[in-house]
Amino acid sequence: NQTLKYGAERIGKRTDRHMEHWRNYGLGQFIHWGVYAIPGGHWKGKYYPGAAEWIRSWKEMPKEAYDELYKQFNPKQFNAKAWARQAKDMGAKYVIITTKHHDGFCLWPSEFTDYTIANTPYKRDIIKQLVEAYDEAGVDVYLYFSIIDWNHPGYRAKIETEEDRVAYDGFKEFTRKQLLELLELYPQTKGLWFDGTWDSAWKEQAAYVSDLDKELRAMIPGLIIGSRFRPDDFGNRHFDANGNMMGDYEQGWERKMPNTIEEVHGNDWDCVMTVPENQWGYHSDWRGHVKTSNELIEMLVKAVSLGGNFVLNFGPDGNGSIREEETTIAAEIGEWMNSNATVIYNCGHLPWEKQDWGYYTVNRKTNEKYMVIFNHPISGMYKIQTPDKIKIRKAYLLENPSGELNIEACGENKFIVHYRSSQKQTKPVVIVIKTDD
Ligand SMILES: C#C[C@@H]1N[C@@H](C)[C@@H](O)[C@H]1O
Repeated sequence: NQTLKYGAERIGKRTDRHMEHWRNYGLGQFIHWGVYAIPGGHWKGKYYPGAAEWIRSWKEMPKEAYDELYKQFNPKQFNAKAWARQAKDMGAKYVIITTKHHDGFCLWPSEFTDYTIANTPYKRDIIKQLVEAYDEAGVDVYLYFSIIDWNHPGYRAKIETEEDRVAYDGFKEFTRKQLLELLELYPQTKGLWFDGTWDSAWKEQAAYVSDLDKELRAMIPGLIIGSRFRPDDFGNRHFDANGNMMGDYEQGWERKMPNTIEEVHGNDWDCVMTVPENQWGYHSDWRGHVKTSNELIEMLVKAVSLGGNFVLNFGPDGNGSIREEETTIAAEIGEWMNSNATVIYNCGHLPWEKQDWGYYTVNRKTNEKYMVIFNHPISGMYKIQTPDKIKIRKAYLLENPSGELNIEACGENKFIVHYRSSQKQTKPVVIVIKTDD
């Protein structure tokens, strides 16, 4: 192990009540919204194959044309309360909202740049409306902030000259002032979700970012910041040179998930996921595979079964409307969550052998255990292998607590629950198991 000045703040999980609350969310919503929603993945009739929020980097998109688009931004359909209601009905316990993406456009009236919502035809503070609406709906608010800022003259991907260094020093102060401003303006914020910290320019700023991290945390008690913010002494993010996680949870699972508990290294973590293959901002022409609500529910349950949170992305269009596909997904997930949230909220990893029928989750407070079934064996036999001495006493469908299922004890810690659904199952089924531990 090396002695690091700017490595991991702690070994092991944060144990305070703020982090405990975060750990028990299960399901969150990501909102990616900004000027990029106006072109929606097209320019002059041409289709942009990349992620819509990156369209400014597309060679077919003239930078000066993109940088004028904010003068058209006037989302007449925008209704923060409706978005918050939809998220609440889906079962999301928290939301992560883009304040500023890589293009540098600020959805709040920042005093440190003119490239903000205040200078659009819409004028009003989007972040304020969203923070208040979600907070009022009981959905905790987290703010996404991109360190990359293509609009700011002092931004650099790398520092190569003395001129770069001076410019980047100014950019760092600009970044710091914007972050302090966000926490000052929206103190309801429970955490910051940083992105765009992979540039070498940023990764060389361990000392500066360490001080900024402390300054931000001092502003809001319990503030939660993931592993994608600070670089260590050698420019490592997420895990320092000694392999210890930096920040309060691992923020590396973007459009991907761990498969085993070993891959999460005993840390808290979140998985952020898109409905299409790779669109965060609004793209009017989703191509490739668009995930169904069943696929997304399985990802949610898998995340919780491995001790993480699952954050599903929504990309509203340039008028401020949530698109139909996302509205349908939110409703279908919400319908399942209505009768099955018990296996998500306050639940985590049960260290029993993974079986083919699906995933276990366990309630961290009650120790109640759940089998969430995605694959029904044609045998009607659901195998359980428990750790030593743990016996299964009882099993029943969450939706029918009085109908006990037949349990066959098959020797050393192996049990078979017999269940054959009477009707065609189109959604995951939950079996509650009672043990004598
Ligand atoms: C790459 C990249 C960014 N990280 C995701 C969370 C989106 O913001 C995407 O643009």
